[in-house]
Amino acid sequence: MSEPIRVVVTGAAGQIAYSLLYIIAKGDVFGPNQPLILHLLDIPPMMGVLEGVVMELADCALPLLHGVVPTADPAEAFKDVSAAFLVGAMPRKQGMERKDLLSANVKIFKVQGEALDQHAKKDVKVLVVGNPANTNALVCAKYAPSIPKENFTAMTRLDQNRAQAQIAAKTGVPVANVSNVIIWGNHSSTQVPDASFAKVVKGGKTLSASEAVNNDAWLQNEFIETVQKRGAAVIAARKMSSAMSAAKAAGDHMRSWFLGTEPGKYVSMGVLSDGSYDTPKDVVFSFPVTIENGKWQIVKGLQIGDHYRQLLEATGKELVEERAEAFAIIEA
Ligand SMILES: NC(=O)C1=CN([C@@H]2O[C@H](COP(=O)(O)OP(=O)(O)OC[C@H]3O[C@@H](n4cnc5c(N)ncnc54)[C@H](O)[C@@H]3O)[C@@H](O)[C@H]2O)C=CC1
Ligand SMILES: O=C([O-])CC(=O)C(=O)O
Repeated sequence: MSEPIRVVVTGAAGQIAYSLLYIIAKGDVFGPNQPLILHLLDIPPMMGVLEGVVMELADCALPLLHGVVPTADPAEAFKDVSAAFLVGAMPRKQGMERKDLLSANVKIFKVQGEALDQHAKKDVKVLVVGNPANTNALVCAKYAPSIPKENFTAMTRLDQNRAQAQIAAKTGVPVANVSNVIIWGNHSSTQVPDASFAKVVKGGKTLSASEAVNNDAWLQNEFIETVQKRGAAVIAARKMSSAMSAAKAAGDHMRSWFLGTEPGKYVSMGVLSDGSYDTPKDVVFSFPVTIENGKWQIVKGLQIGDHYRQLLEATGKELVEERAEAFAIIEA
């Protein structure tokens, strides 16, 4: 068994963390042979609640969990961590867009970028979940100049999982039979769920999503809209934002990053754009990526249809606007 790694979860007393901590601590993310020490960061008024979470983690009696460090101090939370799940931020309520959270949340990611810069391992892998996730990840990276920019990512895996589930339901196959659905752009209602390159295994044959669904109008309209608005639909029903599915997606994202993607398959992650597919550079844009030895690479050379090209442009424009707004708030 290897040495334990240190993993931080921020917003550790919150909803998403309540599901995520168990997923991490039981070995679903870093593998069944990787012990860990969990660092749990929240704000001072939540320390009592956090104490209860620590009790429950102990009561789970999980063999891989070698220690727990609950704290309200970012310096202690980020000390020597190899992986960071940045969940702690305000969630949206009904009627809000995720970017309405910019003014409340963006400063958190400046402070945490600085703390990561000073205290984390230089090869730390950072996943930003707190909304607006793409722009928060950009801010975090900017304030952690000693850590490579490619180590900062934003979560669009929940959108990918939602998209996969929609196609599985439509084609009557288990969700594991659907792969390579792409989420382009921002984790917002302008995101572009794209099934043009997706595969569906049905009746022993591998089909394109278009063949399997046999309804391109659905794939280009209703499917896209359902995934774009799924977060809002959950809020309308639950009166709180997605938590169990967000935790599962955060675990999936980090697991793919640490353990790699399967041959021929890709996943979507918000990463710093290099301008691929004519997207704006220097925003955190969700692309399809393959991952090997802990390094992601954008899948290149996909032929994007006109319908999707226009949508990519709109989501890129929104990210450029969010970037300007975020830095105006921070610098004010
Ligand atoms: N990228 C994605 O796909 C998704 C993102 N989200 C976002 O994740 C975030 C968290 O959601 P929930 O867990 O449901 O919210 P929650 O309100 O249940 O928990 C958030 C926790 O963060 C803590 N927190 C606030 N400021 C902090 C700081 N500076 N440092 C450390 N902790 C801090 C709060 O005290 C609270 O315990 C929200 O911004 C939400 O919009 C939610 C679902 C999916
Ligand atoms: O919609 C929200 O505000 C929470 C979220 O990011 C999601 O469920 O995808």
